[in-house]
Amino acid sequence: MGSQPEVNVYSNRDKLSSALAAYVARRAANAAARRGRFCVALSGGSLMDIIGPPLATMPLSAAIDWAAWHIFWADERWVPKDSPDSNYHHADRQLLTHVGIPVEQIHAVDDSFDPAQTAGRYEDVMRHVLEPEPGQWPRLDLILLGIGTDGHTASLFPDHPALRETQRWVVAVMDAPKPPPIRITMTLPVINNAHSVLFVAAGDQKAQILSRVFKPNGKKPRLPSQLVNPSGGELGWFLDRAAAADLF
Ligand SMILES: O=C1O[C@H](COP(=O)(O)O)[C@@H](O)[C@H](O)[C@H]1O
Repeated sequence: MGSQPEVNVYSNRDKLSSALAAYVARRAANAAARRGRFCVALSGGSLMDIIGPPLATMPLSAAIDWAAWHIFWADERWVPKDSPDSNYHHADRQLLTHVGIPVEQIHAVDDSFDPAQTAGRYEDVMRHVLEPEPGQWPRLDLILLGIGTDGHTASLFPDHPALRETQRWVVAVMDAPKPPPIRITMTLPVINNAHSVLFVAAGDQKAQILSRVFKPNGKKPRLPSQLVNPSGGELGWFLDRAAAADLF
């Protein structure tokens, strides 16, 4: 079991954005100092609108050693890379085109195969870059997650069999209840093996699900976001006041 999560609440979305970006920049510098690089997995949805602009503009953009960054995706939708639904597209528009991360360190999901093969190949990419010991799970420095109003995170949806995956690092989801239906997602063992996992949520539409996540009323944790609990790492939440309205 990991330690208690750290919950950070900011008065509005702009303050959340700047604090989150500054925090990620510090984690990146620490990881680069300790391990020579910073391996981070991004999500889609609102995350990149929140974190992209403050990372990609001065003063942070000039203070970050972008050459140390390796970018992965916690999940990707099965759509063309230039689709507005693509998580890669979102990250590219909000961050990647504006900063100097070497292109070979941007590990986008290669969708030239079928979804199951694509998931397997993404596992190979992770194995090649992250080089875990044989039989070990890969260990990312940071995984940035969002949370859907149904409690899903990455492309792990409530009650979906992908939540019970214990062998594979990345799986294809062929029947996501939220469009687009086909997706590729990292699995819980990978997420829970990261050095650090941060959930990011803003806006009053997230208040109800956050209340369910934080106040389970004695029920067993079942929502995907409740199953995120890095065993040897840290878990944090970055919220704005509207999202956290029902928590305190
Ligand atoms: O479908 C997805 O949704 C979640 C949550 O998105 P948000 O817009 O409600 O923040 C996102 O984290 C995930 O990457 C994405 O594929």
